[in-house]
Amino acid sequence: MSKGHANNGDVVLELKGIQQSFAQAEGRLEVIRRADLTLHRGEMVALIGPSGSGKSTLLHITGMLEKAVAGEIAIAGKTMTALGDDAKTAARRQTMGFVYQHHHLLPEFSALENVIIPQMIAGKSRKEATPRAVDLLTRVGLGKRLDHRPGKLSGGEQQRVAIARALANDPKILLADEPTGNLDHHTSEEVFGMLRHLVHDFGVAALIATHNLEIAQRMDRIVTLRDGELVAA
Ligand SMILES: Nc1ncnc2c1ncn2[C@@H]1O[C@H](COP(=O)(O)OP(=O)(O)OP(=O)(O)O)[C@@H](O)[C@H]1O
Repeated sequence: MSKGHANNGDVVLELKGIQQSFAQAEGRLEVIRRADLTLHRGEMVALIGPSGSGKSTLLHITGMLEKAVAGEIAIAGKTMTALGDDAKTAARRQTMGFVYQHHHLLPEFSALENVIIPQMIAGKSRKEATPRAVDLLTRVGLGKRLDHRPGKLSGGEQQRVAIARALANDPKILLADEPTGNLDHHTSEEVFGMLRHLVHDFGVAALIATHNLEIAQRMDRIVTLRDGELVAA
């Protein structure tokens, strides 16, 4: 999706009035005072802000891995806030994919198995899961490395497997925390280019925290966490 073309039917995710604070010896640390965000289908949004501004915290809250002290999350118009933990886990598994700075691949399993396993956890048989895993790994340029274990792949290749894995269950939402943070400039460019293609091809809504402003500027939109507020950049 290009800038400004979204309509309400395309809304995949909404954050409304999110606040987060943590108890500390000297009182509460207010990390997020107000975050409102609407993500649309096929849209790639960069989340930037200084170190410690709350980017990872906001991604954890969005992924329902951490509970905010206030605010609402809605996925495709359905409010998640009141759901119990099991329902949140099910919603997360059905709708979200995650990419982190470190790949977190299973070291004892091949690239192919790393993309098959999340689909099996979601209920597919190995046979049903294999074609999508092969397709995703081929799309990220690893069609000839299916049987390699993570330790035999370069950092960029490992991150490409992590991207394929994040998309394994056909998520509506992709959350990424510094996906190119461990990579050199050239590899970052390559991995980001691949990620951008996939987000647009699959119509995923992506929220991507990054310190890399060059990469942020190539996304559809930038939002910044500044003094606890999420603002358009
Ligand atoms: N569970 C927690 N308990 C206490 N403080 C926390 C907790 N989680 C995060 N914080 C604090 O919240 C602030 C924001 O952290 P966060 O990791 O979200 O920032 P960030 O913008 O992602 O930083 P970076 O760019 O360095 O990764 C930090 O001061 C951090 O120490």
